[in-house]
Order: sequence, then C-alpha cells, then structure tokens
Amino acid sequence: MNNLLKQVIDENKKYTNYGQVASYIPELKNAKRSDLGICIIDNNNKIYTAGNYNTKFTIQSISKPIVLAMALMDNDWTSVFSKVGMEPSGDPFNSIMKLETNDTKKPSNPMINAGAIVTTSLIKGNSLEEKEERMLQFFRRLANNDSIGINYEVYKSEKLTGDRNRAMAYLLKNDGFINGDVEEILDLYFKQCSIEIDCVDLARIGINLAMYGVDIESKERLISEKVSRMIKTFMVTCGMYDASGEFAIRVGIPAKSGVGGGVMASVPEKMGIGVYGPALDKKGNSIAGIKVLEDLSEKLELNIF
Ligand SMILES: NC(=O)CC[C@H](N)C(=O)O
Repeated sequence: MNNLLKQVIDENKKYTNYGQVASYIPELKNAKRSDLGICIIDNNNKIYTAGNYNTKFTIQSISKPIVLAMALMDNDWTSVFSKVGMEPSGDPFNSIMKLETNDTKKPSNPMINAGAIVTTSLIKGNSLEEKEERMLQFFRRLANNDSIGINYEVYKSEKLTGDRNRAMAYLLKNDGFINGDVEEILDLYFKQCSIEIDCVDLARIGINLAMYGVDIESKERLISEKVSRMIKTFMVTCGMYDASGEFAIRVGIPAKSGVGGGVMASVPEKMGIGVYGPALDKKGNSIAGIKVLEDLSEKLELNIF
C-alpha cells in the first residue's frame, strides 16, 4: 500500500503546478504549492503514508463537519435545523446571496461559511475560552492527537481580513439565526478554521467517521452513529461546495475540503484518508488532492455508490 500511495503521489505531482494557493487569508500564501501528501488509516488501524504527509496546515473548512457534530451533540436537532438547512447551495462557500434570496433566509447547509457560523454559535460553554477548549478537545480526541492546537498567525490573519464572514454573521444575527455577541462567535469560527493538523490527523478523523463514530484504537464512542451518518451525508452533498456533484461522480467518497489545501475523506467501514495539496481550483478545492483521490478511488475501488 505504501508503494501504491507513493506511485499515486508521484503521478499526480504535476497537478500541483495548476491553480493557486489561497491568498484571501494573507497568511495562507506562505504554503508551498509543490507539496503533496497523503495518509490512509484503514479499519485495522494500519497507517500508510506518502509525500508531504506530515506537513502542518490549517484545517479551515474541514472543521465544519466536526463542529456540526458538536452542535448536534450539544443541542436538540430540531433547534439546530431550524437555524441551518440540509440542502446543497450550488453557490461558492463564501456566498452571501441566498441569505437574502432564500424564502426563509436560512443558510442552506452547515458546510458553507454562513451555515458553519451558525453551527459554531451553537457550541455550548460558559465563556468563549470554555467553548474554545471544548472544541479543541473534541478535535484532539477525534484525531487522537493531544498536541493539536491553533495556528495563531493564520487566526490573526483571518480575523483581520474576514469582513465577508463578518458581514454574513451580522446578517445572520439580524435575521435571528444566531444569538449573542457576533464578534465572539466569529472569533471562535476563525479559531476553529485555524486549527493546525496534518494528513495523519485527517485520516484518523476520517476513519473514526467511517466506523460510525467509534475510535479505531480505543473503541470509545466519540460521535453517535446517527450523527456520524449525517456528517458523511453532508460531506457527500455539500462537502466540496459547488463542486460536490462532480466530485461525487468522479470520486464517489464522502469528503470535505478546506482552503488550507486539505481534504478529509471517509470511506464507510473501510478507511479514512487525509490529503494535502495547497494549490486550489477556483472553487477552493485542492486540484492535486482531488486527482489523488480520484486515482485512489479507482485503484482501490472505493466508490460508495
Ligand atoms: N473554504 C474554506 O476553507 C473557508 C474557510 C475560511 N476560514 C473562511 O471562512 O473563508
């Protein structure tokens, strides 16, 4: 398997020349566009790696399904879905448009920024610090890595430049979808996006979702079966934003991307996959990362459909 992964990385390295490293969050520009790495953790807890699998990067939107899981564990589902929908938007991840044009004005789903800001606002805790700590702990347990923390340079960079998210959040408050201090909610959102991980962490989260929320090593239940199914379904329908349909057809695996260049994929009952390649297409998805997943899906027959 390690040889196969090396081969897939080598064959797809050429695609790191295409697209752009994200720059709208200035700090993300520092990523090395030629990096390409992968980690797979299978259902026997065997770990396979190739390329730049231990390069650290920020999780960005891959945090969204995980924070959704927390929001669903912290609140009753009816109240969560009264504030955020279950439908793909077909719009870019940072689109604000449907917050005006949707009948209900409700964000379409929790995988786009507007919906994710809602789920972040639903995390329980008596103070911002407590919410941040709970969130970090949840990520650490899911990835089985206590050293996971926040990249404060990226966090500051995003907080300083995140006015589109700020605009969205104020609109969401105006329309009753979030309550409380908007700047505090955004602070937590920017922090969750700035959590630093590598491909191994993503693969571990992916296998734990693939095993319906039971940790592959400790056998401890971290997420309920129902929530883990729901998370993977959102990943299929909305995980790659307005490229989710094409990804489902070409790759056929529940997956979530982030503008840091990561993609987390979860093949039910089989494996978790973490991929990193920071050069992105126009929709904000890793070009080489998607190619790697497409190849692997074919070679290992991972398509779930
Ligand atoms: N697609 C993404 O990864 C977007 C996350 C990023 N932190 C943002 O809010 O814009």
